[in-house]
Amino acid sequence: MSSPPDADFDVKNGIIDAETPPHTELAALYKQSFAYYTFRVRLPSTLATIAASLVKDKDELLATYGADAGADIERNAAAVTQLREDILNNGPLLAFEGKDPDTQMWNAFLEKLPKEKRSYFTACWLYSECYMYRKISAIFQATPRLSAFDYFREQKQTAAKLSVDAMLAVAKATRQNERDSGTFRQLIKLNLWGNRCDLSITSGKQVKPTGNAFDQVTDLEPKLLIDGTAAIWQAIDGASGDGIVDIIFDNAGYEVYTDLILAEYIIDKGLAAKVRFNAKAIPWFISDVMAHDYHWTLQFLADHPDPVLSELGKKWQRFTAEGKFELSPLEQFWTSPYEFYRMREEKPALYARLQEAELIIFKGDLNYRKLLGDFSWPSTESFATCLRGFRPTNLCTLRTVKADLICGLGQGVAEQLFAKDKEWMLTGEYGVIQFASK
Ligand SMILES: O=P(O)(O)OC[C@H]1O[C@](O)(CO)[C@@H](O)[C@@H]1O
Repeated sequence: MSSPPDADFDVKNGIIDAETPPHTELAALYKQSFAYYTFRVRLPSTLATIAASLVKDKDELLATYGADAGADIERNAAAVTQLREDILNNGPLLAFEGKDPDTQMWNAFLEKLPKEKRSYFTACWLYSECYMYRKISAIFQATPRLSAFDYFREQKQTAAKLSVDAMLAVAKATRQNERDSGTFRQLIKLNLWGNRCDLSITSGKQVKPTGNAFDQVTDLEPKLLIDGTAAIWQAIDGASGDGIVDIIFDNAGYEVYTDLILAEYIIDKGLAAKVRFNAKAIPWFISDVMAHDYHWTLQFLADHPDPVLSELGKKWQRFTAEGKFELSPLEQFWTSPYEFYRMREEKPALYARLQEAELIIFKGDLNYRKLLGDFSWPSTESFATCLRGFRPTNLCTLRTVKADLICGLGQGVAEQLFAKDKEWMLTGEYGVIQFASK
């Protein structure tokens, strides 16, 4: 993690050459934080890739969206490039224009931010990073010909295609399994490690899952820092079996495939009658699942020449038609800047809907950041405390560690990991499975 040196930028913007202090909101203001590196390097790179792809794929886009989309393509490439500049200059977080369903929510949120915390580097990292992805969406929404264009679609589909071997191996290994704690816990762990394959940590560079996924679950056991799988099993095994499990999706490609494998097990073994999937309403953190990615994945599998994958795709399509798998209605809260502890007040209807579930499974690093509220908790603080009252029902988080915040570790564990590798929190090498009961 090394950012380009720019003393002028740091002085002009009051950047503090330190790590995030304890008990503080994470922010790019702290030069030795991952947030600073993210805004100086990772996000500008993501934006440059979007602008370059618009230019590169212009002919294809014209063929899909009509010959008169040319001006929109150019305009959007310029606007994305401008957004990159705004970030690199620590520009302000401005109110959104237009009539998108979440404009009011966003503007009300931004209005309440203190003025000195309303720029990319001074705002809480969670707010400014979510703002950037919402801003890209606003650029495209403002051009009617390209408003339905998912500028991350191709990357997500490529990720799925690159994962076929791993998908097939997992499918074959899971066709005959039992309802028992051991199998369930293996599937949860398989699902956790699927979170390694996300495109935003690599600024869009593809990661191909290789090797036998179940062997990896065993090999990776020392990297699993908190294993709450026994408590998750107890919660779900003890439930009536006719309830609901909610999965808050993270990434498309291999990870969503492992989500579906877990969901299939939950249905097949009578652990719940329905699994509801919560997707993103707008293109988000490059590889997050949107509704069209869900349907595309099922169709991609159903059309696959290998009969095992094709049967799986068809089975999951049937589950969807029968309501055993359900895509929840689009919910803007998932693409808002709000931490989850504020859900009950800001989006009571969503909170009430989640209360219907026996278990909620939050996938991935960004959901973890929203559960903990992008805050530098002591690494030994309890998960329950960090949730700040967000307890709609039993919930768990499956997260590979890709950002510099964590809780629930044993005394001295973080210190040992730092002594081994200063950047252990940024690599996705380690994972946590944490559970909180209702
Ligand atoms: O797909 P995930 O696991 O939510 O990860 C999202 C990525 O975005 C970040 O939250 C910030 O860019 C990283 O911490 C993480 O690499």
